[in-house]
Amino acid sequence: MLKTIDKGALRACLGHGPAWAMGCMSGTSLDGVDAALVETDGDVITRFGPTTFHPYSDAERNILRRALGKWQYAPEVPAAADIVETVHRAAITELMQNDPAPVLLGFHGQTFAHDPQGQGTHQAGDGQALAQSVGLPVVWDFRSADVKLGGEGAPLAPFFHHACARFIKADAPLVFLNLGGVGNVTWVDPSRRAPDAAGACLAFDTGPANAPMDDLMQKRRGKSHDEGGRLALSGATKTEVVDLFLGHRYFHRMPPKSLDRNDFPDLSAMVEDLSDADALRTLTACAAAAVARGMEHCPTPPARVLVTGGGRRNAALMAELRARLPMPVEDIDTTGLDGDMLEAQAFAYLAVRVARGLTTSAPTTTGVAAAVGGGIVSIPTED
Ligand SMILES: Nc1ncnc2c1ncn2[C@@H]1O[C@H](COP(=O)(O)OP(=O)(O)OP(=O)(O)O)[C@@H](O)[C@H]1O
Ligand SMILES: CC(=O)N[C@H]1[C@@H]2OC[C@@H](O2)[C@@H](O)[C@@H]1O[C@H](C)C(=O)O
Repeated sequence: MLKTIDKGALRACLGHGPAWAMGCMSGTSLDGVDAALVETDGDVITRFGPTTFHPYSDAERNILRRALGKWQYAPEVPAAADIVETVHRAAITELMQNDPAPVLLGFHGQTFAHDPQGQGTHQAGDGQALAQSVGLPVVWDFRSADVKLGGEGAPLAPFFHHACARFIKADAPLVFLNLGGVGNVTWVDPSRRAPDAAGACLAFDTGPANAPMDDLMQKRRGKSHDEGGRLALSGATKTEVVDLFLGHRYFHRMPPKSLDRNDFPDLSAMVEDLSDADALRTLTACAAAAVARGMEHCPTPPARVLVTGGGRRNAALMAELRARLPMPVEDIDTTGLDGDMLEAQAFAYLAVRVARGLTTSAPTTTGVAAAVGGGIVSIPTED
């Protein structure tokens, strides 16, 4: 028997000081599962703990790809959700063998479909079953409550970015730029103490980032990505494609706003006639141009842009960004944060916020009507 407990009871279990939580994330690039430990009271990050990454095999990734864009009852989903849960269990079990021991797990699951103004948002993976199998309370389904209140349900990392800005003692507004399958930014004013205070954060998805490049590499070369951006670096940008891309209605919407992985289905056709290198370089320029366009929404110019996510390892993408942005664009690892693990850490941090009855999104991060705490909390039971 599994049961869902109320958040008040879990708060009592957690006590009042900082606690170690584990967070898990399977992102839109479908590369695998990140898991990481964070010690926090849901406000301040006190320490970062061990991390791990469990990749999906090629066969698993193919099954996951077939479930992209699918809703809960589609026939492609059960097998894909099973893979998501199995690989998460392996990552979680590995980290649970180390010290420190987490008291709580934040489980994002795998987004298969995201249509906040229409059918909702779908993250596969059953948090109740996971709680039972790993023997830890699990916070999951982070996005639905925000969507139900009229929000985008994404991005949710911004409150964690705000805490990271305080952790690295930033003293001026700065931007966190995540370059995963999709790109997203959080502008943070660290002088505002609470992340849900007016003027503390502005967040939104910038546009497609690595996903179109990965899809092209998969289709034309049978590879998961363009290592280091090397092939893109040898190509040339077709600027007409970038101009056409920037004409998409998404770029005329005011933030907050969010995207599904495959929301730009025409982009691959726009580079179809180009050589592999030129097509990749052009998709790289599109991703960077989308970020530059998004940066125009920042309330004040940020002192620096800290780049997180796998795209920071793509030299062509970093060069395109630096050519388009006037402020320093830095790999976030130079601050001591871990750019491969930020999203997993975010869901550890958010899990503690949920357990403590704190908010996880606000009108300036998702467009939700009022700041809201999302997430379902499930605990394992004896029987
Ligand atoms: N060494 C590398 N060279 C080039 N690109 C890389 C490298 N390492 C990772 N990437 C790119 O980063 C992607 C993975 O990034 P990341 O793990 O941040 O994405 P994600 O978390 O799955 O996506 P999202 O943030 O949209 O949910 C890969 O699919 C690849 O395109
Ligand atoms: C619906 C969904 O899963 N969105 C992801 C996706 O991947 C990047 C970007 O689009 C971001 O909005 C979000 O993930 C991060 C973890 C977030 O919620 O902050």
